[in-house]
Amino acid sequence: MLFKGGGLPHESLALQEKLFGAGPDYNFMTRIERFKNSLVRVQHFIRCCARYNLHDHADKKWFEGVAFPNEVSVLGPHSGMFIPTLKEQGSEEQIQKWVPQAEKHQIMGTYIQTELGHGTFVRGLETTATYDPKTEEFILNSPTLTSIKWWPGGLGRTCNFGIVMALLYIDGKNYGMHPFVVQLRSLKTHEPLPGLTMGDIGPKFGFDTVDNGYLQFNHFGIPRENMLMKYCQVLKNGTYTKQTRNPKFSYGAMIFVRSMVVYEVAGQGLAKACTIAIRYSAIRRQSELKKSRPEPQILDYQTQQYKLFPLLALAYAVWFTGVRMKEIYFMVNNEIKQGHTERLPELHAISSGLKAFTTSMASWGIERCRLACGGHGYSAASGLPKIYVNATGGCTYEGENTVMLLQCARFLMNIYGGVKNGRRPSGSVNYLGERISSRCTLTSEFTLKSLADAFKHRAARMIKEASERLNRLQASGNDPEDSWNLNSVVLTKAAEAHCHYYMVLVFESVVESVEDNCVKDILRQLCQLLALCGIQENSGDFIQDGFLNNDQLELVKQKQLSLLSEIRPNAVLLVDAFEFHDVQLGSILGRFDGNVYENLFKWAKKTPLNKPEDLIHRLLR
Ligand SMILES: CCCCC/C=C\C/C=C\C/C=C\C/C=C\C/C=C\CCCCC(=O)SCCNC(=O)CCNC(=O)[C@H](O)C(C)(C)COP(=O)(O)OP(=O)(O)OC[C@H]1O[C@@H](n2cnc3c(N)ncnc32)[C@H](O)[C@@H]1OP(=O)(O)O
Ligand SMILES: Cc1cc2nc3c(=O)[nH]c(=O)nc-3n(C[C@H](O)[C@H](O)[C@H](O)COP(=O)(O)OP(=O)(O)OC[C@H]3O[C@@H](n4cnc5c(N)ncnc54)[C@H](O)[C@@H]3O)c2cc1C
Repeated sequence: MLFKGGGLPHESLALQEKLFGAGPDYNFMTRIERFKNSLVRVQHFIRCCARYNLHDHADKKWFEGVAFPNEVSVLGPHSGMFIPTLKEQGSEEQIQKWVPQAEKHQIMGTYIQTELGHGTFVRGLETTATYDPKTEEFILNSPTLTSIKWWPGGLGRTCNFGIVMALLYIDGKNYGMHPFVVQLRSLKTHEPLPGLTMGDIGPKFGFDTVDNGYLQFNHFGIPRENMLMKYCQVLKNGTYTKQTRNPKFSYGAMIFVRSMVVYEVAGQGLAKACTIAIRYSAIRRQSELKKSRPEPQILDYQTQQYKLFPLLALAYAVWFTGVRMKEIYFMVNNEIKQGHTERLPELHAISSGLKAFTTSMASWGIERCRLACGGHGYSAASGLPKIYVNATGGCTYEGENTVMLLQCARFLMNIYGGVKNGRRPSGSVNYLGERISSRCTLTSEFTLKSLADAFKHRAARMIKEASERLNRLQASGNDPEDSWNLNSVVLTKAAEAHCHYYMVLVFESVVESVEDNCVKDILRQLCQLLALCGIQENSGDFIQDGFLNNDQLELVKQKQLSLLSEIRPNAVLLVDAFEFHDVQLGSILGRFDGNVYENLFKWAKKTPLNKPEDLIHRLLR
């Protein structure tokens, strides 16, 4: 069981639920129907949680994968952001008050941070929470048009609670961004409470099943006890106290979701797209390879393998990296809870970097899978459009990807600067303290160690050069901020190189840990292909300083091509190993039984445009 861990029993339970397995086809619904259908599923999911005693987050996740295939429901922000923020930032009393209600879904919440005018620049947010010691209330207000909260999932119609990020003001002094628990709607009528103007922000690229919303505060009072007070408190008389704390603790919810997105969004999305494209390529026959011979499966064309097998390797790599990212998150978060905050900057950097790197790669990879399916890939029946719009949202939400790469680069520059001053780095950046060999050890054997070393060399060189370029820009008279901006393209590339190395290293370590020799050999081939494609696609980075020469690049190309043939016999098995049920794929092309054409025909006949009583029919008659 390379992948599933304890998931299967919960998936089977979920699949037994008629409402999840069958029902109306998503592709034939309007946006409102999609939203309503998702709400029906949410309610059924909640009933199932009670019936099957599902309390654990991980167990619920397996269930959700079947209940809400390739879409985010309003439960996403509730269980992924609202509850974790309550738990991480609330005092014991506050946790006791709200978490049980939230876990039983008696209240539904979301995370309300982004505004019309600012998403990225959190310090630029304008919503205010002004403490009034007379009434012992915080008065929430949206002072400008741009301060209207915009985007939070579930805010439009569903949620009756939210955690609002707002600037805390006491006696005219700004204490910065703090989280507040706010009741938004009446628990009886579900109407917005007086003082709040709220609704849905309208149709989007995807996310039809979520009511992303807006919220304007008009001097709206909430009790003093509603500021989350684990790390800082406002006393009745307006005294502000805080434990010795990193002010970035209030950004904790973002780190959590970024850490989860690598596996949940990028890893799952790309693995599903590869499953569909590779299964379909084994069913689809087209053209001639040899005269008068049967048409071959399109998967036998080398060009098709060249499109898909690197993506398959990438899907495995992102999956493994996502699992590792979760482990790191929980490990460092536990350290932080015990007061050891030393690794917070590294956690922030690696979760930001990997979230950006993997969602960008997955988004690009899913689109390539679609193209590899020819005409039928363009049909909604392929399931790929839905997977794509869901996954590509991950490039923007929870920190826009370029911005996240720059956060990662900022940490790398700090570490590299420290190394220059004699400090020893550790964890994911320990290689920056090593002497990096300038001689490439790659031979035609392409050991995983030598491949990982090549990526290490590239990352270390690009980080060094980015740092030196930054210093040069400053030395030539630019201020630090302008120097940063003038260097920012180079910095994002250095961050990508760091994440790329990290991913290759994780894949290598998984291969080394596998005991079954047969599985190990197959995974080694995939890992080699991942690394070789990475070298070829970024060959400039590897030859720029003479690390790799032309002869070696030729070897890289030869090995890449020979790996395609070696992987071909196992390709379908390798996607079957992800063990996605048809319900989770939502694709006729990717059906497990391979019965594609018959089902495409059935599906087309059901499309609403074919209904005889349709207005179009009358207009055309
Ligand atoms: C096995 C069990 C598994 C259980 C899993 C269960 C559940 C999971 C459920 C869900 C999750 C999974 C998947 C999700 C699926 C679907 C998602 C559904 C819906 C989508 C939700 C989307 C929600 C949102 O988008 S919320 C809004 C998010 N907004 C952002 O991300 C804004 C981005 N901007 C920022 O983060 C920052 O403002 C900034 C860009 C970093 C600001 O930069 P700057 O101004 O430079 O920074 P600042 O001055 O504030 O900081 C200086 C200093 O601090 C460091 N820093 C910055 N941020 C952090 C941080 N977060 N932590 C630590 N340190 C930080 C920064 O680097 C600087 O450091 P230094 O000075 O250089 O040392
Ligand atoms: C599907 C979806 C769900 C969401 N859910 C929620 C939610 O539940 N709660 C919530 O609060 N928010 C939510 N958001 C909002 C989301 O978090 C923000 O949209 C996101 O953080 C990006 O911020 P922005 O929109 O301000 O982008 P912008 O910052 O305006 O980005 C536009 C461009 O400017 C560039 N840019 C901006 N700043 C810099 C910089 N410093 N350096 C270089 N380039 C820069 C970016 O790279 C990008 O190319 C959601 C968004 C989406 C799409």
